Amino acid sequence: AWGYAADNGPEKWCDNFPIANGPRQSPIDILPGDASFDGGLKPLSLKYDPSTCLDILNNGHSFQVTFVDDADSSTLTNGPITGTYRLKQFHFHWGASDDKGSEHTVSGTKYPAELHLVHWNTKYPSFGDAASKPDGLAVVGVFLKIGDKNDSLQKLLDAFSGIKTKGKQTTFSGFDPATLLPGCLDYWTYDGSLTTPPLLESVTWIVCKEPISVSSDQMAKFRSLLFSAEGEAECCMVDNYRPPQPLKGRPVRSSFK
Ligand SMILES: NS(=O)(=O)c1ccc(O)c(NC(=O)NCCCCO)c1
Ligand SMILES: [Zn+2]
Repeated sequence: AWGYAADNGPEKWCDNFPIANGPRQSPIDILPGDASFDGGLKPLSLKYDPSTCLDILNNGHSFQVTFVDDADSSTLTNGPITGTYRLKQFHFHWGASDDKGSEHTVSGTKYPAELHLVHWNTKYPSFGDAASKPDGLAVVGVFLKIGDKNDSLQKLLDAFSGIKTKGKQTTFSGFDPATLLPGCLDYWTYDGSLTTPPLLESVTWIVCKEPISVSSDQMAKFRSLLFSAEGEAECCMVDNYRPPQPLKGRPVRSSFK
């Protein structure tokens, strides 16, 4: 099965997922000087209902917080998209040390981690169906930068004792994902893909320019999770990021000057 090690990591994914070398793969290195400001881009409308928060899970690739998505309770509208996209889950990617970990980079700069808020287009019946459509998904990416302790993030870290190994999940309720958003919602946007297998080219990426803070001690806590299941040889969950992929002529637009 795919992973992030030398024998099953990003350089090997094309063996089972040939779309890995496709025309709209993610992540990318964002070059602000090459992005074009688009005055037609609307501000993001992110409306989240904490009561739709369901559980927190170690899926063997990251940890994710999953939401009830059978109604328009937690949605993304406006921004670069048309229609209504429902929040399905959010998760993170991070490094073995504070000098790497994000999937998108900015002029080659790697952040220690990156948050992905995953939404699906309600013109389709489900997330799974939407994931196979070119306009099916919209993922909001937020960079994490070393600084002050992040109290909202701490609520997630405090739940880690129940999800240390692959496949473990615990109930997790009342969390408001809006508390993980930066104050300024300026963004870059481009057409891309899932950054993990099956690497489907169905994502409108919306990457926030402003990072949120995380302390170095909090980053160390991320690294206490395991890729491995209970009873298996322990393998720390670190470096679960795909490196930037070729832009292949895609335009990157900015919502800001
Ligand atoms: N990083 S991403 O582009 O925001 C992203 C958003 C939603 C996703 O569904 C995936 N990938 C995925 O689900 N792969 C199937 C097995 C995962 C573990 O169950 C990646
Ligand atoms: Zn992701």
